[in-house]
Amino acid sequence: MRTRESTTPCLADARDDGSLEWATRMDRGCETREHRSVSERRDGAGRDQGIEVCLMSGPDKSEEVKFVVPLLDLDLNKRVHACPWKQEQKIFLQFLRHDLQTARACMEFMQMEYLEELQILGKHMHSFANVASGYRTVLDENRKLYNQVQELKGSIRVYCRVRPNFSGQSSISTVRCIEDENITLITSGRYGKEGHRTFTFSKVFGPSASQEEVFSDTQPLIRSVLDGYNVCIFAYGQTGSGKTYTMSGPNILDAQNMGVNYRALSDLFNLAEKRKGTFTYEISVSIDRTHSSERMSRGFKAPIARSLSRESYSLPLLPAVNDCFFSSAAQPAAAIPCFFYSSRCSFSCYYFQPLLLLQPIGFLLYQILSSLLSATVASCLLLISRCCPLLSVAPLLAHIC
Ligand SMILES: Nc1ncnc2c1ncn2[C@@H]1O[C@H](COP(=O)(O)OP(=O)(O)OP(=O)(O)O)[C@@H](O)[C@H]1O
Repeated sequence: MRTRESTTPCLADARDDGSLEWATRMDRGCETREHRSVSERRDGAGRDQGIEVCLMSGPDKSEEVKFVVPLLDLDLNKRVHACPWKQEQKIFLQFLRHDLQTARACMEFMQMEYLEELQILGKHMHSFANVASGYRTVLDENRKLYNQVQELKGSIRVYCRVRPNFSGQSSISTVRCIEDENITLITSGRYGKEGHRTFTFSKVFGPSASQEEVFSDTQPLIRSVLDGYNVCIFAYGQTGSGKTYTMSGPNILDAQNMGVNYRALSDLFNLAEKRKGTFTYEISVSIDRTHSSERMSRGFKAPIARSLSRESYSLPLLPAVNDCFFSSAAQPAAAIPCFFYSSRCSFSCYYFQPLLLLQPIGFLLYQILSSLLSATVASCLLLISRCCPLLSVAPLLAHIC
């Protein structure tokens, strides 16, 4: 309003000079300046409100305000004394600057912390690497000791398993007594007299022995496969003596009655999985079908393969799969009998009828075994050997004799 009042005399003077046009132009100029002033004031009020909002959050930044105020540029404030809101803006700017400095200091601190933690992590990694190499050494020693124990216990083991009587079968048994390692059989002596004969094995399993018990004794030797040993396992016995049951299990399989083959497979795969970080194993399975003379078994000569061709055999019909690589125990579950190869080592399982052993193994072994088995059809032998190729039976014979 004051501006308007101050401009009115000028207009009057202009009118007095008679220059109406000039007066009109001046009038318009004044109006424009007045509008500009009003809008500047409005802007100023807006900024004031903004600064008030900023200052309202001041109490929680009291420390910062104390720090900022001495830094105010007083010269600038003098120059802008006509616009007090600019001083407020200056404070606001100082706040921002201080925040920026704090953030930068925080960043530097975090960076230092990060570097320190990185160094600690490096030290931990180093000690982990040391522990890992120590673990590997201990593992190697452990494996050596384990295998030494197995050797001391005997690399060749022969187990005898007596199956239970079938329902409806006579309860008269030729087995007189079973002890831990001995089995005493009733034999027919001279002049019709009853005689006894005792045989000693690594262990004798009675009719009540579970599949788990039989496997637990063979397991340590089978595990040697993964440490570079060759392992061969075979079941020997007359028809119906329980070879298939011991090696595979009954027709309807469940976890409880699975035989040595299935258990050995899953044990080997489990162990290979556990040692995954330390060793890499390649496991392959090859199956040799010895039914109907369709193919020869690995390691056998043609005549023997022919002698296996008896239709009456209940050997499982197996797909002709050879040297297939498997990554889990489930895949070769149906592939029995089978050979396992781990690197250059193998684990072989075979079943034999006594007669079939005549040619590959020799008459001597047949006589020894059949003298036992002729007394009873209800027991089979489980022969397990380490570092012994299937047909080098000399150590087996020595053991049995
Ligand atoms: N320990 C056992 N417990 C229960 N049943 C058994 C046991 N051993 C064998 N059997 C049963 O006896 C029968 C004959 O066993 P199995 O088929 O294993 O004999 P085998 O020696 O393999 O005979 P073959 O040489 O004719 O094939 C099967 O019905 C099997 O389930």
